[in-house]
Amino acid sequence: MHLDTVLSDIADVMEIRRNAAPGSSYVSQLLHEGEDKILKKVIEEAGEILMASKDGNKLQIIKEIADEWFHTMVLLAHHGLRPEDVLMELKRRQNISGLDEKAGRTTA
Ligand SMILES: N=c1c2ncn([C@@H]3O[C@H](COP(=O)(O)OP(=O)(O)OP(=O)(O)O)[C@@H](O)[C@H]3O)c2ncn1[C@@H]1O[C@H](COP(=O)(O)O)[C@@H](O)[C@H]1O
Repeated sequence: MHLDTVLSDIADVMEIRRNAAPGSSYVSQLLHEGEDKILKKVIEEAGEILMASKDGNKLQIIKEIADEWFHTMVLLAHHGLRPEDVLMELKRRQNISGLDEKAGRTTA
């Protein structure tokens, strides 16, 4: 597996898991449990990232961010979205300064 295909390869597995029996794997279990359970995991992992960062534990920071990326990918799968959709949004933003973008925002 090449690093540049890791996210799409995992997303491909998630699509297969969607049609598998609920208890047959962690991803199929989460997808069957539904949005509230997936969102709970996303929030839980954010707290674990915070603790790893405050501890200054670099290995733990990497592991917790991997857990968060993974669970946000399950959320994308729940909505029929793909990591490529997020990568395209980041690509679109690539040459736009965050400060310029913010200054150009119109108030609703
Ligand atoms: N990348 C991951 C991945 N990262 C983390 N996890 C699982 O995410 C779970 C969450 O960790 P927690 O410590 O919060 O687990 P927990 O306390 O048991 O969770 P809860 O019971 O509280 O919900 C653990 O069971 C981890 O094993 C992952 N499970 C799967 N993947 C990928 O998804 C693919 C499909 O997985 P399965 O559907 O399980 O085969 C795998 O081949 C991997 O590529």
